Amino acid sequence: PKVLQHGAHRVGKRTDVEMATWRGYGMGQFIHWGVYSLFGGELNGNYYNGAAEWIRSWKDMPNGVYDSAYKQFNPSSFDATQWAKMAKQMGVRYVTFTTKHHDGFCLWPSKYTDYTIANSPCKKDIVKQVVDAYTKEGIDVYLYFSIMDWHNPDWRYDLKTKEDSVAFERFKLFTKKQLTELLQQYPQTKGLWFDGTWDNSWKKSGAFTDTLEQYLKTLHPGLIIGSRFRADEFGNRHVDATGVLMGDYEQGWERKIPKTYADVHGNDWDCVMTIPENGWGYQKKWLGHWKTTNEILEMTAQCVSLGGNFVLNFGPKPDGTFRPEEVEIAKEAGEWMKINNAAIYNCEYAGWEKQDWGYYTKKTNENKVYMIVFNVPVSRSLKVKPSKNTLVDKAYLLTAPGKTLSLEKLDYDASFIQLPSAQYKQPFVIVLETKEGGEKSDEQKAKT
Ligand SMILES: C[C@@H]1N[C@@H](c2nc3ccccc3[nH]2)[C@H](O)[C@@H]1O
Repeated sequence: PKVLQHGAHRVGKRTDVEMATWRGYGMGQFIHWGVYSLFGGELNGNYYNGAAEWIRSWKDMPNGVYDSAYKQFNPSSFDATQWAKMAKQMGVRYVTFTTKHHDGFCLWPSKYTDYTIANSPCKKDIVKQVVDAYTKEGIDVYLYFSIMDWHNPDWRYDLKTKEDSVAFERFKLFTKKQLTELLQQYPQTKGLWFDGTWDNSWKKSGAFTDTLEQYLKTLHPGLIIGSRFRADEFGNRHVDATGVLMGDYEQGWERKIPKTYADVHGNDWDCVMTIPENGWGYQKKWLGHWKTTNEILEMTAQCVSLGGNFVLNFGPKPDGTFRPEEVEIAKEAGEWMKINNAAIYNCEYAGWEKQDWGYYTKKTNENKVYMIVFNVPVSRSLKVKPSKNTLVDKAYLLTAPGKTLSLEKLDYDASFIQLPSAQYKQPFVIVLETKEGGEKSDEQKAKT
């Protein structure tokens, strides 16, 4: 069988320290900010019923109105340090920030197009200020970059004619130059978050995406790039023709969370999520349901319990401030994380049978399993069934390590933890100190 030339070049997870850091983040922040934020999903009193950052594509958006709007981009209250401090208080450990969304507007003074912040009233290098401020707060920065660029006349959705291919060659060079610029200007960047790579033009550029990814990683050793970037020579994305993930982690979990561990196929992964049902850029009207802090904490626990990270999106207003609902969520989530982050940071899939009360996470390289409890049963008895060859040595509330909880043994491999009678108004964490023992796992038996 032919060997795939431009498929994955690694099978399985990356084993380097940069990826181990990424794996342990637990919680991240996404920020979508740009010209689209000026509209907030609305024009002349009518609301665009799609994601607000897509408003340029709205049939009711007259040509030119969007493309001249950048002349009004002047965020008088933008303060990257305030953003970074809010993120720090929330407890996020990485941020992904939009340098250029599908509309092509660059939030850094790119040398390769005039459609940038340098030609807006703002003039500040927004990307630099965000990278510097978050790095100073100890939050790792990843740069979002949309390959699809509606403003660049050389962008093509498909390559049907010779002219298409000639134009797209120029476009690919432009893309390489902008990415080089971003990595050279903002070297603190830990990774690139690619988007807008689903069209045929990109799917037909598999060899180029392979070469470009290798070039970027040579330029910036340790760089982390997800599976949404590459295509193989047959146009496959995320997973190549032999079924191997292309990229350092599975980047397909957008507004959805895997149901079971089997769904993640042993890959690293993170989920990026909106607070409203959809919409990443600022929206004047949040249509439909807005997630509560408890929902967001449960999604975070769910992701970490399945070996991933949870990334929550914020859409700053045109003036550079956040809407009150987002500020409140960051504050409330941060209060919970301040007390309970041991169960989120540097934790992984525990491999124990899921129970109704909530989620297990396991501290990497330690004999500690955490129970993140969202649903206290009326019996107050929490069932615990460790994985094979693992015993629970001791159990206690994370907030009361001195008060051991009683474990009532059930059948051979399960126990009940009897909760003290109290009002449980917040999700809470129980620590299980574990040790080897009990029923030998099949492989252990085989070894003896
Ligand atoms: C992280 C998210 N990805 C972009 C996007 N565009 C899409 C078009 C079709 C289906 C899904 C999409 N996600 C959204 O605009 C946002 O940036």
